[in-house]
Amino acid sequence: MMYALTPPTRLRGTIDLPTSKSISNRALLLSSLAGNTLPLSKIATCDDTTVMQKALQKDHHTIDIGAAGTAMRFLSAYFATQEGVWTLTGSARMKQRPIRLLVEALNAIGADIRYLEKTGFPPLKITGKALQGGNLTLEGNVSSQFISALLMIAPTMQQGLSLTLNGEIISQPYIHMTLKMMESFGVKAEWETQHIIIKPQPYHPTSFVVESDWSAASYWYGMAALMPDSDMTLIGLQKDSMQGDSKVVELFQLLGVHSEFTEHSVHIFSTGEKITFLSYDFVNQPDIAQTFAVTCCLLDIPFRFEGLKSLIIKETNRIAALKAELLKIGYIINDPEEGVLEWNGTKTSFNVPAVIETYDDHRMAMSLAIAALKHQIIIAHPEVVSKSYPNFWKDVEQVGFLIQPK
Ligand SMILES: O=C(O)C1=C[C@@H](OP(=O)(O)O)[C@@H](O)[C@H](O)C1
Ligand SMILES: C=C(OP(=O)(O)O)C(=O)O
Repeated sequence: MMYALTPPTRLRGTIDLPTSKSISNRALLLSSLAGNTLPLSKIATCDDTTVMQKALQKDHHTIDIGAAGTAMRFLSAYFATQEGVWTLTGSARMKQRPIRLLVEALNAIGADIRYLEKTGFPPLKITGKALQGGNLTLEGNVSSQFISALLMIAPTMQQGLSLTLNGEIISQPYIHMTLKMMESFGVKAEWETQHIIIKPQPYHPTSFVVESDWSAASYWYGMAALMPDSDMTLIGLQKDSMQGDSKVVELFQLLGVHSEFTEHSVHIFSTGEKITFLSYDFVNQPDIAQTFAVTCCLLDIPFRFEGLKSLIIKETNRIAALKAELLKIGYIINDPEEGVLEWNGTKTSFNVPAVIETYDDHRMAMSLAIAALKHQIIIAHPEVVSKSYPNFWKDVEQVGFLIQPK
């Protein structure tokens, strides 16, 4: 399927955002470890949380987590502690996303995990049992999901966990999110610079309410930055959020979008006042880098983005995908070194309508949709948004776009 997008002349509307899949998948796992006796509210309804919910029912021993990185990593640790033999598999892309560091770490503290195909990658055969725990050292620069996975099972292990992180620790807000949510479920941790200690202790059931998703909010901010007369309300966002991607408020202020918080929503509108160059290190907010690359090009704001090394191993190689798709609408962006993306303002001619490929990556579809405000584009495989935001296109229509399926 393909969607041809025709923009409205101004953006107006109230968007009922999806809730965060990151928070949801942690809440589901933690609630399960706490005995599932109290209800969770506002669990996100999307592909990544559906697979997590199904897996935690434990009524199948072969589990296909599709494209959900959180589910793959968190469940590898979880099933290592659950009696039985489990197979964890996923999409073709998931079989290319690394998991070696996590598997080696779990095996070092007593787990029995083997590779069923390629060494270092899913699918995994996990023989679950009670784990010893103890001391572990892990590189912090591949995926914070490995760290979150180990932390969540840590209090259930006989010796708990004393985790030393080597080198740079990427995506740190997600580790804080994990520890903060563990605290809500009654578990205390100590984190000092490169060292996290969790003693053996019980999880306590709690009723937990999931926040709306700041990563999803970024696409609406991008659109507001592009349309001078925009005025939108995004429901369910909190200013004081545990999501690192709430950084969009500050960053989009630089691109001419002002945010005003009410108790249960944020009202965003264009100010027209923007900077002329954006330099930012996305190491703590990798999921919003695509939104900013697309928005800056469309606003004619050259940029230098750093901290993007992890983008290569996400749903697709996001660096390559961004370069290819932005070129289709005339923007020549470069990656002069690993983890860096730059645009110096160079443009070239292109054919319209441009057909934008989405590479099985929800964020390619949603970030490039912003480009429809300036260029004639068609989005290929728009259904990929179901990974985190199944209602995205309904919301796009709601703010005034015309969507024609092709
Ligand atoms: O823990 C999480 O919920 C996530 C951590 C990040 O991954 P990395 O730690 O691999 O960067 C992020 O990109 C992903 O969307 C969700
Ligand atoms: C990278 C992402 O997800 P995951 O790693 O959980 O598949 C994402 O949603 O951008």
